[in-house]
Amino acid sequence: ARRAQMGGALPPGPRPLPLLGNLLQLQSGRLDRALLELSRRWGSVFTVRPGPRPAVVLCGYAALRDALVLQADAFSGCGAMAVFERFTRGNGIVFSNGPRWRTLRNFALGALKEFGLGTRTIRSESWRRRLRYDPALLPPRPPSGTPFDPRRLLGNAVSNVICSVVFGKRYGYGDPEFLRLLDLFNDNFRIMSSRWGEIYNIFPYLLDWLPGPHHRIFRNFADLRVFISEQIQRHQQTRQPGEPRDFINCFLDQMDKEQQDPESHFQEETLVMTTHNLFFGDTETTSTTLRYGLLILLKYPEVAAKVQAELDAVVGRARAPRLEDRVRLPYTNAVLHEIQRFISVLPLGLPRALTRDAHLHSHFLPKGTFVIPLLVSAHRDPTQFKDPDCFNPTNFLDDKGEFQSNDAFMPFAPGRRMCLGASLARSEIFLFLTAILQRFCLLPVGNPANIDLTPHCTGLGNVPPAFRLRLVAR
Ligand code: HEM
Repeated sequence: ARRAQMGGALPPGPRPLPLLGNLLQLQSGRLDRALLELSRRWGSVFTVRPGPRPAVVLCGYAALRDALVLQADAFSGCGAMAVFERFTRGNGIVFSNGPRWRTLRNFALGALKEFGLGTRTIRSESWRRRLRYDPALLPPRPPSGTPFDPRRLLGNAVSNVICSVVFGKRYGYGDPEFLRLLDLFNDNFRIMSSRWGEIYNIFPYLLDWLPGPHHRIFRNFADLRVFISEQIQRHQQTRQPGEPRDFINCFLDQMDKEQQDPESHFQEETLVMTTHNLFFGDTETTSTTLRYGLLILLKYPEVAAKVQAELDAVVGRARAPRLEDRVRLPYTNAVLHEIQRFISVLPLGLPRALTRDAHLHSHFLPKGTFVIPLLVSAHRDPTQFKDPDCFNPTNFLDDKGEFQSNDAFMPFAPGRRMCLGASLARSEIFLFLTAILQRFCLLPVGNPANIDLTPHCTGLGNVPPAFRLRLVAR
């Protein structure tokens, strides 16, 4: 671990400057592009120093597979992210390791299932009822054809799904408490997507002293902690022990059960962090995917029209699309995969740390090595996709027009730490986008040819440029 900290034995990479490391090479332009560019010179496994701590970058499908899938155990540790460190202190699911991580991950997966999220389909009637469209909770719909920015609406819709699982309630779209919550998540995601230096271990011990927007992240975290703690208190006052109706109640029940166990992982602070993980994991990633998806469909109206024709033929317009329909909608399925591939919403995944020594492509990587899995590099790998650099649904279609899966599709990262909400996210993306396309024509404001799909900023996430669109009932 010490050798990894020092970077002595790590794979070669660009020469670092004293103190600044490779900061200057990485800071210019988009971070994901800068790393892809470096891999042309240094290969699929190389070391960069975005500060004093070195990071080994895994680039291309083969390196990602050989590490995260074929050596899943060794690569299953989580890597520290400076801005999160002081908030989470290694607690919750995303930033814990070892027995605590395994216990919390299994518990959360079990609880999500309990509240109706089977791996294949949303089965239980209680869950269906929760998700059911409730007109009372919707804002007045913008008059047909009026341009509007879909960010808030999509954020509200997505977040209400995880709200019903975790808090057991949905919020009205105009609810100020809800809007404030979403703004905190959105603000943090945006800052982390433009100021990646603070995340990737640039002088973590100096963050308190350095000026910059990361102080806003800390303030937002503090507000989120208050919000979540209040929700937990409300649950404590109103719950019926043994009869959980949401994730927080399940967790509180488990805390009761393990009260006498000094080693128990079920503590209130852990509940706060785990709740935060589920929200942060869900809200920004999924709503950004939907928003980016709409922008892409505005640019390529012929693709949207083909999805609508398939939906009309297979589902019709009398009922909303259901998850079971997915297998009969190969083109739609290909488009949704292509959206996720093309945007790579978390282009660098989340950093990992080696749980033991490993060998990768003739390099020795000591235990503790900090690893950046460059997920976007699998999505842009020309050995895996026919047309890697363009938005092209045939990347997921065979010659007969049938859906063709691809192991290099990894927006949720592969391996032991794979996104815990992948199944939920895929369901949401399918249900929201198909429901919108079934009912509305998407119209751009201006000429579709002028729509620029380049992310507004790139760091932890790829954030699309702000845009407005018009919806007209079909
Ligand atoms: C389009 C939507 C989503 C994308 C692209 C996405 C992507 C990811 C990625 C790349 C990771 C990192 C895995 C790794 O460590 O290598 C992750 C982890 C995680 N995600 Fe998601 N995610 C999405 C939606 C969700 C949802 C809906 C939830 C909540 C139910 C969620 C909860 C989590 C959690 C808790 C982890 C940490 C897993 C662990 O460390 O064991 N995510 N996600």
